Amino acid sequence: MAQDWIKVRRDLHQIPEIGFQEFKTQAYLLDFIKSLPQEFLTIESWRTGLFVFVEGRVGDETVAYRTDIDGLPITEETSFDFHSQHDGYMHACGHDFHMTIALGALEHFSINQPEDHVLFIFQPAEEGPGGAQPMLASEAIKQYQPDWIFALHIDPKLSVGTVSSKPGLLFANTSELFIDFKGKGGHAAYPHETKDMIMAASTFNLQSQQLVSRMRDPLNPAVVTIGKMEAGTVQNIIAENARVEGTIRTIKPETMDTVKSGIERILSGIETRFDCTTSVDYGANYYMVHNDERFVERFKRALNGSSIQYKEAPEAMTGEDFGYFLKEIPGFMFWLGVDSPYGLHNSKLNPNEEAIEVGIEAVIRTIKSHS
Ligand SMILES: CC(=O)N[C@@H](CCC[C@H](N)C(=O)O)C(=O)O
Repeated sequence: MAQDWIKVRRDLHQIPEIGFQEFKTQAYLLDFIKSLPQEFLTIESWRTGLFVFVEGRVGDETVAYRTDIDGLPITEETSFDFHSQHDGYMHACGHDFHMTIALGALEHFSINQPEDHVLFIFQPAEEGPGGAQPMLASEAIKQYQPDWIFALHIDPKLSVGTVSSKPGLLFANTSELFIDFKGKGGHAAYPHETKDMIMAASTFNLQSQQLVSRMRDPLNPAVVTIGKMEAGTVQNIIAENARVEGTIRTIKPETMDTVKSGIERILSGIETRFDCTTSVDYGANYYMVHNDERFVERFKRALNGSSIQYKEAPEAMTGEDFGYFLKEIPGFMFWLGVDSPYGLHNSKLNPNEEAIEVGIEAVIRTIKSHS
């Protein structure tokens, strides 16, 4: 059964959906999986995700392989003839690749029964609000009890044919950040009668950068990024409301609490200075991706005899809720080189499709590997 994996990736690329709205994606995956030989498969839907269990011949252990399935609220700016059909949404983080690779490995094991049991996890909402934690808490996953788990993420900066990983910390702890400012709007010509929330939010944005540069130990990395700001209605009215949205990244879990207290101290100062109110919501928080050395070694051994190159990866300030799986189940995550001139979360992301076959081979080899 020779599938056209590029077609599968392009089909999925056209239907990006955000977290827990992945209805068309789930339907596409289900149709595809039901077209495979069913002898060894058990398929279970979980919200907009799926668990697919492949019964092993011996079944001494169960290995889980996880892919994320959601897209991002980004307007695509590629010239692909298979560009997103969902205006304002795009697979700009490679989850179309991740899903296609999972389907490729699943197809292989639906035909060639694996020695061990394999659980394929199609997880919604990686970009937010986070699908890993509720999936882990579900009754569905408890019946499968994976002994170890792994996942991949595309890397635009790495060449095709190369994968990378490292023992220990791979990705940071993350927290989303949403802040609403409420003051008093009014006529642009009478600023003294108003509480200007554009000034309040701008002051917060500048001061939040000093949290990293002046209030944190330089040897203990952190990032505070404000990615979105909304305020005001028209050019000659002073804004009554403002909202900023961002993300916090830290290497140590406890530094997250320090940064959050710093944000709250800044906000309390802003309330006094601008005579306004603020409210902060930390949205989704992701636990760091911490790889188990034993499984990184196993991965490297699994690639022996293939043409796939392994490189040691640096730590990254990206986040991934796969970290929650690794907190409970030993395993690892790796980067797959896709050599795109544009990076992750970029509206022109253009991963090289030759990497799909590399990813499928790496995943199949890893599942077949022995400790
Ligand atoms: C690999 C990657 O790009 N992951 C995302 C995860 C987002 C987490 C959450 N929504 C946040 O923004 O904190 C990333 O932005 O690193």
